[in-house]
Amino acid sequence: MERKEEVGKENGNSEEGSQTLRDGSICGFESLSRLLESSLSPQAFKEVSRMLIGLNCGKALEPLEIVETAKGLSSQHDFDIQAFSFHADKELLREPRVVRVGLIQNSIAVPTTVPFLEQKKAIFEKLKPIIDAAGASGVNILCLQEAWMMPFAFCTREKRWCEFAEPIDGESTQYLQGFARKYNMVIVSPILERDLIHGETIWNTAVIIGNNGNIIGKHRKNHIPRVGDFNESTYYMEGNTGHPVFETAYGKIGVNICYGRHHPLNWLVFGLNGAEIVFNPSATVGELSEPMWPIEARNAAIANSYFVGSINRVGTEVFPNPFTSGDGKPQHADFGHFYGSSHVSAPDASCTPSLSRNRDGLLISDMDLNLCRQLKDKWGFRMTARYELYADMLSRYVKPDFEPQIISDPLLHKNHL
Ligand SMILES: NC(=O)NCCC(=O)O
Repeated sequence: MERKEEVGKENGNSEEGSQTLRDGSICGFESLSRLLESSLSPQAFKEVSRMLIGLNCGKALEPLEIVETAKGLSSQHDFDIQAFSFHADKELLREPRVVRVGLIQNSIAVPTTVPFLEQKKAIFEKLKPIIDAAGASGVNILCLQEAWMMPFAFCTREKRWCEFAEPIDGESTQYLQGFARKYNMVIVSPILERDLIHGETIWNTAVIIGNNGNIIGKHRKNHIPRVGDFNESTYYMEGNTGHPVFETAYGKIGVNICYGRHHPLNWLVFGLNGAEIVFNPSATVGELSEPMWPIEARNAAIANSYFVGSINRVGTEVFPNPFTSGDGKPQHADFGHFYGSSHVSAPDASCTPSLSRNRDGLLISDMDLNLCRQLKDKWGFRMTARYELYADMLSRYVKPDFEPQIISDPLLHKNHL
């Protein structure tokens, strides 16, 4: 398929067996799925796919026809485009509730050294054809990546990047409101927020734009990383918006921003509030989190009987000044490679193949939301959850006098002569 003949240097990852190239591909392929498809016989690929990405209603996930306009935009602007359809079983008392969801991943558009305004404008322009492709494809709900309107500069700890922060109704929201109106589309827009009412406080926030271009609400990132180069706590605090679920024209949605995906309770509470789709707009790099990436989202979709849309940035963003993060590594000027690989996970444990690891992309998925209740009825996770046990445990755990429930082997404390 699209294997690159030129095998470049490895991506600074010295682990034995790593074939990840400097260009962000996997052994010259854009994604694991494409590597496998090209390397295996059709029968073996089918079997491997069944085990790796599961079956939806007993069948391999169905690809969706991509409209010519969207195909044209993807080849003209060089972005990956893939489309799939998640079915649910036919019900006798309910009509199917099919919603078309789009996820966009992208690299920044110009180097981080150019003036901020130009950087922002270039990202806006870069996204336009991808959003247009989503609109031409009839996408109902579109989600962009974490802090899509800026480079992910939080590794640097330099405060000048705060200039990118905008109020909820700032220029990034206004830009997307036009697309929301034009395409009758709900848009989830994760931005760096500046809260003008509360002393110019900065937050990592997802703005929910309704299909009429109105602002439905916002959610602020609950869990802030303090790992590796993710020095985000230098810029903003833990969110204060709880776990809102937004009832939109197309379904009930929640947003679990990036690092929140490592916290099962965060996923849980969006589910308890009734989410049918939870988006996970992210910015994360291969060396840190790639083995976790496909597992956590999929597990959340299964455990909470909802769909998860996972989105990650693409590419390597190099900053003007080198930095360190107190982890013993030599100073460096980039985070590493943001590995894209956006995908959708369903409550029945099926999931789409991932978008490209090294190119911009649009992933379109039809989801019959009836699947959520069907999986609740089948597995009964809500009914068997025993929340009262955990409510009791947690309420004791958060108290200073908490004592863990440990029963020691009495022989451990006997003196052996
Ligand atoms: N943006 C962000 O929260 N990244 C943290 C790294 C990770 O969770 O993989």
